[in-house]
Amino acid sequence: MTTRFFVVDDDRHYARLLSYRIDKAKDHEVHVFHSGEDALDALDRVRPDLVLLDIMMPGLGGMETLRRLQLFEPDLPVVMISAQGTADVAVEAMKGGATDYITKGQDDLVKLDTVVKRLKDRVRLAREVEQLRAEVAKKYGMEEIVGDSPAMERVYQLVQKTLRGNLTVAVQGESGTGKELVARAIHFNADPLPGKPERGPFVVVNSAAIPAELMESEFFGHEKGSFTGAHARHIGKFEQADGGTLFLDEVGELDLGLQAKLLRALQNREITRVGGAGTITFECRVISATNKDVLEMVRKGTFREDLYYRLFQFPIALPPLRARGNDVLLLAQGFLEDYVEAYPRFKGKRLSGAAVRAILDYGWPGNVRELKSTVERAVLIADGDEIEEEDLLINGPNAIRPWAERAGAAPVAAPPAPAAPPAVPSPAPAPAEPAAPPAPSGDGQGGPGDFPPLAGFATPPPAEVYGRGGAEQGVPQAHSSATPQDAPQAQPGGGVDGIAALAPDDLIVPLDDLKRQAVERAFAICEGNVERAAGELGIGRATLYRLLKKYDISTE
Ligand SMILES: Nc1ncnc2c1ncn2[C@@H]1O[C@H](COP(=O)(O)OP(=O)(O)OP(=O)(O)O)[C@@H](O)[C@H]1O
Repeated sequence: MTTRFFVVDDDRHYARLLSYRIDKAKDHEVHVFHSGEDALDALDRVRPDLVLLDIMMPGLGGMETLRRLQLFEPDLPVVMISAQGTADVAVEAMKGGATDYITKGQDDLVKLDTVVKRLKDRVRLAREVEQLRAEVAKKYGMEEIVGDSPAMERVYQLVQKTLRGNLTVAVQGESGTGKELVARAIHFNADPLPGKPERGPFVVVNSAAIPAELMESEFFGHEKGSFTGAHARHIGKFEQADGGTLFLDEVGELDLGLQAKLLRALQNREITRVGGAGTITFECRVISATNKDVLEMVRKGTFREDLYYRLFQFPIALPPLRARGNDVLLLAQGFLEDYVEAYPRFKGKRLSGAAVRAILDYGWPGNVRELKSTVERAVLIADGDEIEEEDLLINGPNAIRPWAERAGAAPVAAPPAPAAPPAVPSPAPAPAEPAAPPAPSGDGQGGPGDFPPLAGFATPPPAEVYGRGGAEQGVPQAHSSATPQDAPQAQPGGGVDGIAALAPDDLIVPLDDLKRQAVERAFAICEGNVERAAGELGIGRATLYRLLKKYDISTE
């Protein structure tokens, strides 16, 4: 790694002395200037990593040159060089932002070596951080969002338009459609906010994952001793996100009290820490995400209308995967390639023609998240280089389906034709939900089945929900191949499948009981690993957190 030095001193003899000393190291490149003006002019052509700057120079002088260098690059290390007797000025310069100083004649070259060594480490670290930042930005840039269907093109256009200003963006879409990915893309593509030299961090706050009583402190922070357990000052997410983006995930989960406080914060662009007296201003982008019909919540009085308008200044509706046409294949291929790149021992694995057809025909109730898990799992399952349809585990008796579906929650598992009786004894959709949209996992918790029609994306007809093939024939398809053999088998310990299968024929098991047990069981089997349990249940992590909270299941 080459370190580039600027030596700026009108004393040509001393400038040469310094440059010889520095130039001894092979990885150093030295540029010598005899005035501040010349050094500043050179910034257009070459960018220094470290500057040695004489204080007493005719013309601009060292102090003014320092000030202008800092305007150019605030973190640029600048070491001031002072003549004997001007050490006080050097100390002043340090107060003005210089990194260190060397006094001419007093073991100056020895000190120079020490300072250079230390600052080189700092430069190396700064470069590494910059490189990492660039990698992260690339990872979450637009190019990470796969898909060129018309539905996604519309999303990209909207995302680009959000970048023109700083309105509050609300990303709506079913679980696993990529809402967080879109939020990150907005963040990493946006320019720094006015008045901020660079982009601040992307800070996530998940309203479903944090207990209501801790939520206020999570948002706004708290002062030490403000409540039992507040042992130290805590900086809230709003403050953490200063200059960057605050991503409010699952915003439909906020309780009404907090909604009022959030509204106030967003309106006034200031917050007060819990237990704090003064207000603190913040400046950040705010992006929220939800898979709930927030407008319906407004109608029911569970979501404040004024907050709705504040958050939904710029809504972006993410289409479900089943509405993205051939994107599903692009994504599947992309996930396969990523996985093989990460685990080269799987080099050569490819999707068979039948697997491709199955991927196209399936309804993907868990959206992109489900597709990703399916492809990665299939890579492991496939014995040969060809990944076969059976390896996907999306159709047939071994299909891994969302728990609600396996447990027979209507309308997912129930095949329509009388010849193929429902996989579980539950005879019909629960009466309380007769008009529920025929979505894949209508759990009443904002999962895929609960998502309302989004502007620009018509709710697909019932058959389309589970399989495009079915849509053509007018019957639900992808799982309608279920036969009695497909019915979940009772498990000795009573499992997700067992819950439904053990119920007597004439007993309707309340959906909520099934859900509670399914969540408890998945959580226990996965030994508290939320990511894994959510994956197994076919729901998002946030949804699982919400269910754990709802059913009061201990996560200890
Ligand atoms: N268009 C896409 N291209 C590539 N990967 C995607 C795309 N959409 C989603 N993903 C991937 O799918 C997974 C789920 O995405 P993400 O977490 O953004 O969804 P979400 O809608 O925020 O889910 P939830 O509502 O459950 O929080 C992630 O691994 C993400 O990288």
